[in-house]
Amino acid sequence: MTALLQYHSAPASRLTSIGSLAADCLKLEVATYPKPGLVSHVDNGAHHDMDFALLIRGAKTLEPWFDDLAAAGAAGAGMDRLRAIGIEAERAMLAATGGVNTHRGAIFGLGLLCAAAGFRQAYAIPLPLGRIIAERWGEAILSGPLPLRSHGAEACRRHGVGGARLEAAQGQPAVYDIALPALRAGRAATGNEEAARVHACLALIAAVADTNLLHRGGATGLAFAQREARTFMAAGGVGQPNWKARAAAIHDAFVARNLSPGGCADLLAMALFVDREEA
Ligand SMILES: CC(C)(COP(=O)(O)OP(=O)(O)OC[C@H]1O[C@@H](n2cnc3c(N)ncnc32)[C@H](O)[C@@H]1O)[C@@H](O)C(=O)NCCC(=O)NCCS
Ligand SMILES: Nc1ncnc2c1ncn2[C@@H]1O[C@H](COP(=O)(O)OP(=O)(O)OP(=O)(O)O)[C@@H](O)[C@H]1O
Repeated sequence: MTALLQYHSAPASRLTSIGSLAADCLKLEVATYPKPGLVSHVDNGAHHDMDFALLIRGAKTLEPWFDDLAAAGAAGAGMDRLRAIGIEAERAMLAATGGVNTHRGAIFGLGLLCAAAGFRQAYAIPLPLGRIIAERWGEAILSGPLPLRSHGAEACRRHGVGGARLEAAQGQPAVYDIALPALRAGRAATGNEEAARVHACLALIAAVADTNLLHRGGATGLAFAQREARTFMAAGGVGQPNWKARAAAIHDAFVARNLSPGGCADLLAMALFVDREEA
């Protein structure tokens, strides 16, 4: 519990490097409840191979890799170099978690934001990080190697959606157009940081074609998840008096259907990073 409180109250001054900010954003995402189907400090959601401690371990392991990505961005690296660091980071994550994929999507999305933050600091370019990603690496992201067997690539092929790659190549629109406004609206409505993160998470689920949901539940699973999240948001999100009980009921419904929006969890952590880094 003490460790958890630390994540709720981490002052901006403690966040000394881009890597430590990125790792802290991953920890804050996990320390958020109720997030439908996802792992948190309260329970493991629809996951049988991960818990809060494992996700925190994964996040800590990644901190130096996020710093490497920021340094590579600052040194003007192209996508090939970033991809090589990302693949090494995935290996380090799997070694630290006993082979469990705790952060594959986050290494990619947050890693690109770290590289963009390094580039922006080095060249004092006052552009949003998402635009830097799209302009510097967008084409190479889309034309890069596609894994034949990954869950995300399979869901993209089968359902005709773009997944993590298209989001990144387009400059992370779900982060800028959905999650950040929702984070700020949730703060304004409640003055509570954890509630604001829940608000942003549900706003993301309502709007994003999350390939984790497609992989686990197909088109029906994605439609169910989006309907539940849209109903919650239409009723006021965390602005409604009984928001926590309603979000917990949605969480239970996701767990009962084995649904988990891991991509939206990554996008929430990315929004927290942009919220601090561009402030
Ligand atoms: C592109 C990645 C995410 C692989 O994705 P792939 O489509 O093969 O599917 P996979 O199932 O492995 O992971 C997809 C992950 O994307 C996330 N995600 C799912 N849907 C979405 C979405 N709509 N938007 C954003 N992220 C999403 C989830 O976290 C999911 O776990 C990445 O792991 C990769 O290619 N890594 C190689 C290293 C690299 O390029 N690194 C870049 C520098 S940091
Ligand atoms: N709090 C969280 N809880 C669960 N998943 C998360 C969380 N935060 C981020 N994620 C993302 O979700 C992904 C894991 O999702 P999931 O276990 O559904 O995918 P998978 O490993 O591709 O498939 P499966 O476990 O269904 O075989 C992680 O790689 C990570 O990117």
